[in-house]
Amino acid sequence: MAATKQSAGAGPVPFKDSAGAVPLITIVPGGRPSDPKLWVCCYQGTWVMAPHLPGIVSIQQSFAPRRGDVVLASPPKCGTTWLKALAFATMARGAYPPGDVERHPLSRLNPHDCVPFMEMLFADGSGSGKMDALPSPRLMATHMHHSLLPPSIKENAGCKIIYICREPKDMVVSLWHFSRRARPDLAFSDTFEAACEGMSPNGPIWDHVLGYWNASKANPEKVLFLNPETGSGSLFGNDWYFRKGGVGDWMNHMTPDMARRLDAIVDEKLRGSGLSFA
Ligand SMILES: Nc1ncnc2c1ncn2[C@@H]1O[C@H](COP(=O)(O)OS(=O)(=O)O)[C@@H](OP(=O)(O)O)[C@H]1O
Repeated sequence: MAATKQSAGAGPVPFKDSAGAVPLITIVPGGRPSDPKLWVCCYQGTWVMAPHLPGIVSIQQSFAPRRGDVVLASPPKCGTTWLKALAFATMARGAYPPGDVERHPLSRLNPHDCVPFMEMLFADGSGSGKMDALPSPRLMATHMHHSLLPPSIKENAGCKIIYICREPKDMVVSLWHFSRRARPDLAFSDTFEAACEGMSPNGPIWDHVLGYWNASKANPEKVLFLNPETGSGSLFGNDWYFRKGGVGDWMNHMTPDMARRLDAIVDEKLRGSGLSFA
């Protein structure tokens, strides 16, 4: 697989990492993190987390949606954990009534353990079997771009998608805090520069958002695009997923020039779509 770098201004250009396929999750000077779960690679024009790639390919080849399936879709660091908890509590309401706090799975489990990422479920080739074993209605999640979803998902009217995204500047700040768990020396400017070039996990962020936005406009019965203002098998520790969840934290990390630059990129990419984070 050839690695390419997605430029915000121009089309894809060759990525110059000598090893080719696995540039860094956050483009850290001084080399890639030793932990491969932190690598990302380019796949079909999107940046995917390296551990997710086998699962994505497997989903594209073999996922069989059912009527009643609900897929929670999001870019990373945009409220996935919150939406998983909310959707799980809603869909499991019969088995676990809200008053039964002690017995409720969310009392002891991370939402990521209650609602699997499809990419992880399918990673070892056993995903189809695991999904088939689940009773309907099934609830699952994905960070995949809409363009990566197989036609089986896109064309099955009974399989619904709920999408959540977030102000891109807050997403970038959240991503930096998350990445610093693995690389405490990571400079914010590295995460920022990479994101401006589209190189965030599951980036470019604007393509991710636009894919689901356009799908929602074309078929609102199938794709529920939550109002951006709503936005606030796990690979990482529980406390990596809960920080502030605030809106506007970017002001504590970006200079006005940085904010204007990312705003301009996002505005240009979303122009004409009817979607805005302003
Ligand atoms: N329950 C709840 N309520 C409000 N906000 C919450 C909640 N759970 C997670 N968060 C905040 O969401 C940010 C993490 O995003 P994700 O959950 O999408 O992360 S991940 O993609 O699943 O890794 C991260 O945002 P930041 O605080 O800005 O870093 C989390 O704090």
